[in-house]
Amino acid sequence: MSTTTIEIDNAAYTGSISVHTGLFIDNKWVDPVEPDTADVVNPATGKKIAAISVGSKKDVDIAVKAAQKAYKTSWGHKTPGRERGKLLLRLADLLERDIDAFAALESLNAGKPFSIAKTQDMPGTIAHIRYYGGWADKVHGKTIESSEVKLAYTRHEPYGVVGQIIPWNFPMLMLAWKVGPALATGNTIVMKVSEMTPLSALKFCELVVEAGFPPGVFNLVNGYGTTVGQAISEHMHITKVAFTGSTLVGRKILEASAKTNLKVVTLELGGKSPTVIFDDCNLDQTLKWTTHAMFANMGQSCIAGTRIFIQEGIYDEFIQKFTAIVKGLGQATGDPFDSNTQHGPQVSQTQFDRIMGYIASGKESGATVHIGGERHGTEGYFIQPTIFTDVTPDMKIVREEIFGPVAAVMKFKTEEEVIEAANATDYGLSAYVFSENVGRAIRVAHAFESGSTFVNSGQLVEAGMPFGGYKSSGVGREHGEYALATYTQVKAVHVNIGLLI
Ligand SMILES: NC(=O)C1=CN([C@@H]2O[C@H](COP(=O)(O)OP(=O)(O)OC[C@H]3O[C@@H](n4cnc5c(N)ncnc54)[C@H](O)[C@@H]3O)[C@@H](O)[C@H]2O)C=CC1
Ligand code: BAL
Repeated sequence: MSTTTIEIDNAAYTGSISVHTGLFIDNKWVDPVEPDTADVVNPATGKKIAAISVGSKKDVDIAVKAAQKAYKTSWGHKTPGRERGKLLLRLADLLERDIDAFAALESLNAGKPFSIAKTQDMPGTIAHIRYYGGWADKVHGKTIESSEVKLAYTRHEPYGVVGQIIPWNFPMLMLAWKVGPALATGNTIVMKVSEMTPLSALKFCELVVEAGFPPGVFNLVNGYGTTVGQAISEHMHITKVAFTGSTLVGRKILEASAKTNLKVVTLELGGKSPTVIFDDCNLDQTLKWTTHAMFANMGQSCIAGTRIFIQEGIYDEFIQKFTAIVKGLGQATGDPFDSNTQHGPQVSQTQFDRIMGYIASGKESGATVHIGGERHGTEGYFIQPTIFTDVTPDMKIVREEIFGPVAAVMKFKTEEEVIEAANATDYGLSAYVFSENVGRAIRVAHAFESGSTFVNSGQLVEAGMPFGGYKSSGVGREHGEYALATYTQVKAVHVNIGLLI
């Protein structure tokens, strides 16, 4: 049950942050049954920050037992929604109190520019927890019209113990997206965060205790996907799993459900989102939003607008100005704690290698590197913001999710042609359209085969609006009232009030 103390000393954040490195089960810090650790690395330097405990199937079993007990004795139907809501609101307040420390951990561990972690990731996290705190006492069923001799109604009941497996690109945001609706609706949680970015989630566990959540309501079992992740997916007493990550692993989780207890699975997976820019757009705004849609979080976003379609009349001017902006982003690449930094490192050596592999593939297949295309600096996992032109639909860089700062730009003539090209992908998570012609913008937004469409903006995700994918981008929806439905099951209650036999 160790702790590590992380010292940070720079203009953006100065202080020491202590983080427990064990597993968090039943509101206690414990060692794994079979002690093992994984190194956590600073992606800006490639150097080790800390070692954390990693668990196994045995620890998942222990956590599930704690979560089951909590569900039956102190949460679920035992704690009214208004009490659950109060705890979530208190949790949000505590996150707000500690916002700087959380932003610093996100920055150090995930490579996010500190200023962005503090003004975007953490406020989004807090807003999400607060939003679901507000929902906790508003989840209810319906009275159904039946007959004079029957009272018929439905209850929206929690599943019990839910498993949650989340990735590294937005460690705290992804945690909030999962925790908020699950706890608001009365479920208890066994969570696994990415082994690469566990620090902020470990810190979060301290606030779970401080806010007053009963033991066993939230449990964190860190570890690898093939051990802890798989054990969660296969567990017979976990009745729902929510996952964010690759389509490959999403399929494995569905398969594990099919082979075990048919647990409900919601999946938030990959994307290859189109950005469609018409001649009649507001050029200045479109340039800024397109840059945001494409390069936010170093391109490590499932809704990144990576296939950029520009109408022929504006193509040359757009490319020239877009290149200048992306050049500026390249110049603002560096130490995530530097206040001038807008673009940090990729999260890991593995992701760095994968993205550089895609860049090599683009070059080999005949695309032109318009700007970027190389690593930035000599240490850490930095990649220059990159634009490819002269691309064709069959190229890997146009078809596959790169999950890095690599855009593929194409020219189009007509609305019909671009809708077909935009939808020519197995993915369907998000899409962007830019036009000052409202009719056209809305027509195209409706024609996109995607779970979200943004008209004249970048990645403006919010807690109240549903988030999820068409096609291979996922199953189910997070956010808003829609997420509540994925964390509750409906019970029909038939009460005989007079029918005699
Ligand atoms: N939709 C999204 O937001 C994300 C998409 N991705 C995509 O996935 C690609 C690969 O990134 P990875 O980190 O390898 O993604 P991944 O899908 O392997 O990892 C996501 C989470 O799943 C866990 N996991 C891995 N194997 C598992 C298994 N067999 N059973 C249960 N859980 C498992 C991981 O430990 C992590 O917590 C990225 O390049 C990107 O294309 C990655 C992260 C987030
Ligand atoms: N995967 C959730 C949010 C994002 O990647 O943009």
